[in-house]
Amino acid sequence: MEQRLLVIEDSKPIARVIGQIGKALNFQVTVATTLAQVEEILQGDIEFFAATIDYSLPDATHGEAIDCVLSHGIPGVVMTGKMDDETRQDILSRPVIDYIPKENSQAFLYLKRILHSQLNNHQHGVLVVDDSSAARNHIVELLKRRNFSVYVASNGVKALEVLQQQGGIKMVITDLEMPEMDGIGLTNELRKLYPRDQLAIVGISGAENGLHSARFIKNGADDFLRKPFCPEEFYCRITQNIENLSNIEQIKKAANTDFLTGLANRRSFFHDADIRLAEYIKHKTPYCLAMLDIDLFKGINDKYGHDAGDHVLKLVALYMRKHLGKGSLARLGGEEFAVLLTGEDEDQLFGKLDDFRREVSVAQIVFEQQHISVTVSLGAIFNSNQPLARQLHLADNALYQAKENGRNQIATSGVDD
Ligand SMILES: Nc1nc2c(ncn2[C@@H]2O[C@H](COP(=O)(O)OP(=O)(O)OP(=O)(O)O)[C@@H](O)[C@H]2O)c(=O)[nH]1
Repeated sequence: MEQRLLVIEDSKPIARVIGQIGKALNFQVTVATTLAQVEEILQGDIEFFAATIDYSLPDATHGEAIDCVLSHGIPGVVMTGKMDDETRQDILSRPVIDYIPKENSQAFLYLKRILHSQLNNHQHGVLVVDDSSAARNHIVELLKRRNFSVYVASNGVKALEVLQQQGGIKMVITDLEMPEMDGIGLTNELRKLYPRDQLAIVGISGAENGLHSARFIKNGADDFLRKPFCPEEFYCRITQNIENLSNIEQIKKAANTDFLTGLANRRSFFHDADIRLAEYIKHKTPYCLAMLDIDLFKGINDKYGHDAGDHVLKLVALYMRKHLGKGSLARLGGEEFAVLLTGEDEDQLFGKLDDFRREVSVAQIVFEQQHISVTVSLGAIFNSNQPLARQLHLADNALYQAKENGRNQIATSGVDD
């Protein structure tokens, strides 16, 4: 569902830029140029996900619009042309998401980052570990303003318990001095269990000793904050660390995915299939491994063009998802695909492969007004105890046999174990 963004801004060009940012993030945008308009809009029953609030409006020169928006329970980002200390203090005395000085174009890029993370932060769990409930509550309040899913623990031992029970925790913010297990001990334990690309750790300490930051980082923490910290620094560091994790996740996904079809690539299939195969063999789960190949695909490229060939590859992947979607599916390269699939028994598994083959053979593929027919051949092996590489070799031999026998069919390999 489209979320709504309220843009409060009296400068039309700036309102337009913010509006475009909102639309790029799929927000439905409503613009107000005065406090009076804001009050009128908020009297209605429209629900806003967030608002961007110009600090100074013609009829509200001292941030009165901020109070109006917050009093309706709408999270707000303040945009301000003034950046003196008094204005900053005035803004930060209210529980806003953030404030952004409208100094240059960076301000709008930063706003986009803030709104994007505000939409997505609920997916990121953050565990706050501190024995002082006041310090803990302060951090929890700051994180909740940014929509994070927040968990708490009062020492290292309890933190480890929470992490075991709750999935989705991406970051631990831990104080140094705590009973039972302190922040350094906790960081140490966490790094034995969670690598840096899965969990970020931020150490916090109010102690004067400047060596604590280095101690935290040498023990595996990613960052450090000295108490008392200002909200700006806190948010910058938290956002940066969460963004780092998200970037690593995206890189990993790209490295494991075939860009054209969105299926797993060769590397990812080998890794995943190896693990699954061991489980199937151990538990005697009925399964099959199949290699499949589009028939005479070179001819499709030659006759209809490379783009048409790409379209066919994507459609074959789509039919694989439809019929074989519960298994591991991959494009191994070119027009060659692989499937590792579990089922009730050999007959049922063969039936699934054959339903897929048949649907491809009757599909009406249209690309730029050209009608394309395509078939696939498969080589399959069932319930083998052989290692993955050997099974792939046998399935490939069977595939060769299917081609030799006239294509558009499945050939099966005998189990040689
Ligand atoms: N459009 C497109 N073509 C590709 C891609 N990757 C490989 N190909 C083409 O796939 C074709 C594979 O052809 P061949 O290996 O000769 O096999 P075939 O024509 O399918 O014949 P058989 O396998 O014997 O049925 C080659 O023409 C490659 O250029 C791709 O990503 N997109």
